[in-house]
Amino acid sequence: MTQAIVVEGLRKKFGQREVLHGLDFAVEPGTVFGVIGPNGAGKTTTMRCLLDIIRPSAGTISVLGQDPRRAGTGLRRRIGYLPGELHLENRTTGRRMLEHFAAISGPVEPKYVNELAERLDLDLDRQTRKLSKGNKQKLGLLQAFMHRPELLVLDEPTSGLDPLVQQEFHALVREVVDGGATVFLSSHVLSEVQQAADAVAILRDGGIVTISTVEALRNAAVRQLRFNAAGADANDVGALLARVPGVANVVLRELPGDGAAEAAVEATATLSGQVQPLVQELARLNLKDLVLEEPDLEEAVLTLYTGHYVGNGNGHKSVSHTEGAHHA
Ligand SMILES: Nc1ncnc2c1ncn2[C@@H]1O[C@H](COP(=O)(O)OP(=O)(O)OP(=O)(O)O)[C@@H](O)[C@H]1O
Repeated sequence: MTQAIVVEGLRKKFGQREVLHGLDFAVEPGTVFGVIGPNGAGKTTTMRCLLDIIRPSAGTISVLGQDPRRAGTGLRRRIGYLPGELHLENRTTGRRMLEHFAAISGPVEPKYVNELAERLDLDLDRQTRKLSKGNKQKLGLLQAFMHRPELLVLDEPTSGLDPLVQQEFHALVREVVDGGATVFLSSHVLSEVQQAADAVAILRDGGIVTISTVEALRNAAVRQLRFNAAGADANDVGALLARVPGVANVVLRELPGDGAAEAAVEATATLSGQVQPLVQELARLNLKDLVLEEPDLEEAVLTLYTGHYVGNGNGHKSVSHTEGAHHA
């Protein structure tokens, strides 16, 4: 089946400055592809190239099987676009504005517009310039979805939305994808794409650091480990943990026993990778307590953004900023 988007060797220069350094990626039809990256990474620039709002300096792009530079308005109608910055300062209502967009984007069912407005909890009869940031964002989403496009390109779609509306947005994305549409969305935080995306590309300084499934990111992510082993010796516990692949940042504390409690070793560490080898080793101990936290995907992504992970062993984590470090 033809890929919904294929990007090869995409470069973009503004003047002398290159901000995209040869991106390669493909988006399967009927999936959600999320691009995450810090501010200035090049997410918006990539989207603008896909929509032919700006022209690449080099590379090739195929969107729904066509070259956006040559396809014209026919292709544009098959796409719904939510720009990152919406300028809605007109003295017109949301409804009038949508009518104006509908004239460009093609046929729109008024019933569907009303249904979307209701789901997003948006009053279409208010003047757009008087809308709050979140309500402007809803109007932007509505115009992107209303003509039932085959491809949605959404720049930071949940920005400014309250949690309930974010949930509704995610439900909407699932519905259109189940109906065969493809969604390409960007964010600077993982939580936004984590719920929705099948695949995630991490963009940093105009280059793709990695493309992965959310599941694979989860497996690679760092978890916090904490346990308490009764009657153990700190050196033995240290040696046991050293045998487990992916264990790091081990901190051991001996807790002396008293009349009520046996002497114990309290351990904290981090684990990346498989859980099973850890469980096998821990089974040798007389555990009184064990906590293995959910992997922190936000942390995993930050690590990829910035270099390497540093855990300080007390459950709080920080990331050292290592310029130029890339994880392929
Ligand atoms: N029209 C332009 N002229 C010059 N430089 C630009 C232009 N548009 C973007 N840039 C630069 O290109 C780089 C990438 O910007 P872009 O807006 O694509 O990043 P982004 O990942 O979308 O970030 P944000 O989340 O802040 O929007 C930035 O350094 C930005 O300053």
